[in-house]
Amino acid sequence: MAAKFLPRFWRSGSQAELLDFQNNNVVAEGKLDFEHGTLKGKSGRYGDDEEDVRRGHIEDLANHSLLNKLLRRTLVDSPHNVEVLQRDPTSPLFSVKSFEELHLPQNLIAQSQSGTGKTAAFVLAMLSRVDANKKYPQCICLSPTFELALQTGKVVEEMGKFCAGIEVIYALRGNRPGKGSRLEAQIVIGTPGTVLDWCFKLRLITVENISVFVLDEADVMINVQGHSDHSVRVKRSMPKSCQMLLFSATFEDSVWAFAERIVPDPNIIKLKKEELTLKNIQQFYDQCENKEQKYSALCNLYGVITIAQAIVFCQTRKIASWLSQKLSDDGHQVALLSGELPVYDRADMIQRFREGREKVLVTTNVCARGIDVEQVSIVVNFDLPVNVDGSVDFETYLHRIGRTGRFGKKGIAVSLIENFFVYMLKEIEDHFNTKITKLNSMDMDEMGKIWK
Ligand SMILES: Nc1ncnc2c1ncn2[C@@H]1O[C@H](COP(=O)(O)OP(=O)(O)OP(=O)(O)O)[C@@H](O)[C@H]1O
Repeated sequence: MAAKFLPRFWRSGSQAELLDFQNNNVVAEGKLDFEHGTLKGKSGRYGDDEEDVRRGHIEDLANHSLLNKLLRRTLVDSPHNVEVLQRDPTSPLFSVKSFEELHLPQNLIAQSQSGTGKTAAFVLAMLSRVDANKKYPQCICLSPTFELALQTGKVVEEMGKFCAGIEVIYALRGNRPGKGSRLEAQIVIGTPGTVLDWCFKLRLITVENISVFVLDEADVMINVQGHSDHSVRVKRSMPKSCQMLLFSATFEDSVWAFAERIVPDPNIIKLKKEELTLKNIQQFYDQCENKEQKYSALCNLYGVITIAQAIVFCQTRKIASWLSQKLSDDGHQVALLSGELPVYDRADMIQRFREGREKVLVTTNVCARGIDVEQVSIVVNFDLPVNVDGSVDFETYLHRIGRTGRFGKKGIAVSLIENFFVYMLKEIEDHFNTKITKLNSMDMDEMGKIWK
């Protein structure tokens, strides 16, 4: 019998249900064995013959014992939905089926919504251009943060397993090769300042040998003064034939114009503003009197948000540290990640969060971009992101909410907002032509409904 079952949702910790999605019935429920990827369940509601099928399917899951696969399936409506979207050329998740269709060797400035797989696109381009027999750096990818560089490097390592002889090295603070050493890795991933040092101060990288240069989160790399100087200096020394790839979910107009100036004959993939927000991320706000009321609202949300994993964004390190301390004092389990932590502690914290050992991460904009943790089902803006002049930082808002709803999964973004700043929500709605729905976090029934 060909029955189809899939794990339905992640209730708390390791609880899961197995759903017969043809008949919309729960056929088994139980505890997920993290190590083997199996569901140690109570018996289901079906008769004996289906019992066998169910067992068969659970064994099948065990054969694919990657926890990630289970998580991916539990967080989307159905994996089938994503497959359908991947075949739809109008969907941001559209995937081509052949290498030729990827047009890998072109210069490109590309914009695509958060969580739609930009990393795989530029990693493939780098891997396709490397000559594995030549043992020196041939591709450089610049990332704005230490954490993002590590994450991208892991993608290169994973995808690179299929290309014998290709290695990656991390040009990051604290990872300095010894004096006189020669780099054999062909792909260098790092932050701009360190890559610059490796190119011009330490002469570890011969810039003339670089055939692909990637700027991930290109808009912030161009916009942040130091980053842009470093990136432009590295780029200037590269051969004319070097392929340039600039990727981001957001490009302000001025940044876009600059990008077009520095990339020769670029192919351009540009989105309209109203295409930037994803339908799979529902946006809400709760209006509060003051910081204390925002804190109460967050505590009420907390009961809901620990179901999966959550990121809470604050505007400053000071507020993030106050908030995480207050939550801990009140008995909640939260982790703090802000720029004042040493980079290796930050990387360690992201790893704990990625592995599900931390459920709620309180952080600043240091985590707003690129970080990909697929189990994140809710993002909370404890403060809305603002520029130094106090205006709304639309780009950061978009990147922050994009930490949930990765690759077609469902996500929720809640902004807690003091009365005086409610006008900012209207600005965000107008800017992205999107809807941010009011909710009342004091009403647990309403919250429960939203979650479902
Ligand atoms: N073709 C694919 N099929 C299934 N999953 C994919 C595919 N391509 C990428 N993914 C997954 O989608 C998730 C998001 O990808 P990625 O981090 O590259 O997004 P992004 O577009 O760079 O997002 P951001 O703008 O937030 O940096 C990752 O977990 C990745 O493994």
